[in-house]
Amino acid sequence: MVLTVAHVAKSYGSRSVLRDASLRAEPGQLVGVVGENGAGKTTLLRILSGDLRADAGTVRLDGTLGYCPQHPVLDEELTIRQHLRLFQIAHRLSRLDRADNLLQALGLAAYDQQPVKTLSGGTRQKLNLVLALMHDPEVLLLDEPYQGFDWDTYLRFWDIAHELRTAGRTVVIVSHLAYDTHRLDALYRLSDGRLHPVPTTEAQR
Ligand SMILES: Nc1ncnc2c1ncn2[C@@H]1O[C@H](COP(=O)(O)OP(=O)(O)OP(=O)(O)O)[C@@H](O)[C@H]1O
Repeated sequence: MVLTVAHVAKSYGSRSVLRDASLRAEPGQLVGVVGENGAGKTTLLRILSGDLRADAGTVRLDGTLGYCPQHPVLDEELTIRQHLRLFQIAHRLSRLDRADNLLQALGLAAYDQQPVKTLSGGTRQKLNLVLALMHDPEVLLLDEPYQGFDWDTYLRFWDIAHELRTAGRTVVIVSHLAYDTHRLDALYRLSDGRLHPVPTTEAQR
């Protein structure tokens, strides 16, 4: 088991967001977490990524991590290429082959030399995703990863997700939309601060 979340609780002041959230994910699994706006999905992913501390419960995550936050953390003045170079240094990558392949797959290559401030919302989100994937991490936490994507890019996203699955990576995808759940190995609905397993076949209906 590469990711184990047990009895996680989190409150913001008197507002209890997570009460008893538990989840398990294995290598080669695509796991979806759905829930209404404000259900606590981002809070959960921030806890899993180590960005936020839980009040109670345990998180065990083995392996390298790729985190695609809901809101891209990009430098407006830097180009796509400069972002890749920055993350190359941070991840100590000798090459950018994988990043370049991802740029191609998501149709970003043409914007390579453009500063982020000139990019559309969907294009920024694509860069956000490339930055999370470029070091080929073992565990991926993706918060609304296809937000703002056009249909073709949305389908490409799922191609990439399935490649990750085949390569034995563990992918957790958070979304407020519960469609295309047949593409997932497991699905949880976050409500009342708990993660309720949903049969993926049932969720298709
Ligand atoms: N830093 C914070 N301080 C106080 N309250 C917060 C903070 N972050 C989130 N909340 C509150 O916690 C609740 C859950 O927020 P969260 O962003 O985790 O939900 P979400 O399921 O990701 O929502 P969405 O689908 O709208 O992105 C919301 O009521 C939100 O207002």
